[in-house]
Amino acid sequence: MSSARQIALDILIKIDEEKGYSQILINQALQRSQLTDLDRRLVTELVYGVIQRENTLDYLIDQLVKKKATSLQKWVRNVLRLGIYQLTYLERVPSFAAIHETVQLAKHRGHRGIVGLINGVLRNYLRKRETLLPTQPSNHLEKSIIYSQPLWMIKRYEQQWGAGEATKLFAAQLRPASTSIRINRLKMNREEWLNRWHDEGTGEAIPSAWLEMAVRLKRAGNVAAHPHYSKGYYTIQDESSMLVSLALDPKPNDFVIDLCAAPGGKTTHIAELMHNQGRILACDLYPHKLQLVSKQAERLSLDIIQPYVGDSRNLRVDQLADRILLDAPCSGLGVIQRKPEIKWRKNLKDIDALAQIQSSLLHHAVSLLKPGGILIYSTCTYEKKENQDQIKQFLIDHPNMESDHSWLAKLPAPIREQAFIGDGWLQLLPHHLGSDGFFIARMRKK
Ligand SMILES: C[S@@+](CC[C@H](N)C(=O)[O-])C[C@H]1O[C@@H](n2cnc3c(N)ncnc32)[C@H](O)[C@@H]1O
Repeated sequence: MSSARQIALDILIKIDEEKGYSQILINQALQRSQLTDLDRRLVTELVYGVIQRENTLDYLIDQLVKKKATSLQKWVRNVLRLGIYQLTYLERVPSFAAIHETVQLAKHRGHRGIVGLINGVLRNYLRKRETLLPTQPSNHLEKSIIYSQPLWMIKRYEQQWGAGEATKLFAAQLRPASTSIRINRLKMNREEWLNRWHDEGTGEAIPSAWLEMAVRLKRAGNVAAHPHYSKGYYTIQDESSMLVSLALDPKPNDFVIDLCAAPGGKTTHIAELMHNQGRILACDLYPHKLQLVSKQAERLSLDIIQPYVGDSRNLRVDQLADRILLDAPCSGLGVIQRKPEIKWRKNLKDIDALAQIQSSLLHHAVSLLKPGGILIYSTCTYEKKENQDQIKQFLIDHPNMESDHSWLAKLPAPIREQAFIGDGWLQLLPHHLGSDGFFIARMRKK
């Protein structure tokens, strides 16, 4: 049976070699494994931690081995990252255990020379570690080492958000993401659910301070495997993400189009807010992804969601929509805590390409909306080109659309106090309320 560290190493090598996704690979590996809850948490922490801290770890490795970290064999590099990560950030693991376990990993894969090298590097690190990192990062390069970010992101987001705000943002991205759920209030109210959860002693559940359907969970284990989940009592969803459907404010019997619906977190929330009355057209490019929406709808006992497979830019409808949600494909920088590899894979070219798709989706949305109808544009990023600049240009190009401020004044106080708020839009950064980074703009057709 593989140990937690072996599983973590296998996943890290797959991410490095095959450009796999951490969330998917961790879920697959944990489903196959027989690990205890504690060891499952260790796998998750090691994989996320090592990817998040990649720049810092490689900088340290570069100072300890003659070759640069990037020129080492990929598995050797990942064993060293894993070892140094444990020695630096996992206080509960004693140093001798971290070194011993890492050397064992190396023994499974490599010859004696490599094992000796890994052992030597880790022991050398223990001796020198106080002296290896810049203590007060003062320039972009040092910040990219300490906050483990690509240099271009440090420069770009300091320029966009100011150095103080950007530093808080980079620091927040290194912390583990919170786990939130949305109670399906068509089945049960939050109080009732909290009482059940506490009676069952499953884990710590804290009602959200700013959203009445949300609960934050701590140490709850695999919440998608809990019977409450299969019974449709809740959906795993971040609080910022819930805010999107609340901004849409759908009413029972509305006709709503969700232009980018899969996997369906927001579509199902919209259906719950409509009391499962009316009609929702849920569109997505990929049939396998739309199947997830149908599966979620069934689990939550929602039957007003109608799937449409295809490019939403070609969608034609026989009835104009009361409300449209465009939760657009985006660079995802606001969810780096959940998908840390985004940091190392996205670049400015991707952002430009995404901005074009977003712009054409927005343009088409107008033709599907009733006069007086509401359009919500949202992304899980904090890149201005995809957000504020996108909306500004859209309103210039579409004089029949106007920004709608009415929803901002009704937001709960903690959001209004923390988020950046502008002309009908809101930008939440991960450090504002400890949620994902999201941009939400509300517009109305004149
Ligand atoms: C940000 S995700 C949507 C998340 C979803 N709203 C939720 O809350 O679960 C964007 C989705 O847009 C889909 N997509 C991308 N381009 C599209 C297009 N041109 N037409 C329809 N769907 C598209 C992707 O397949 C992806 O599932």
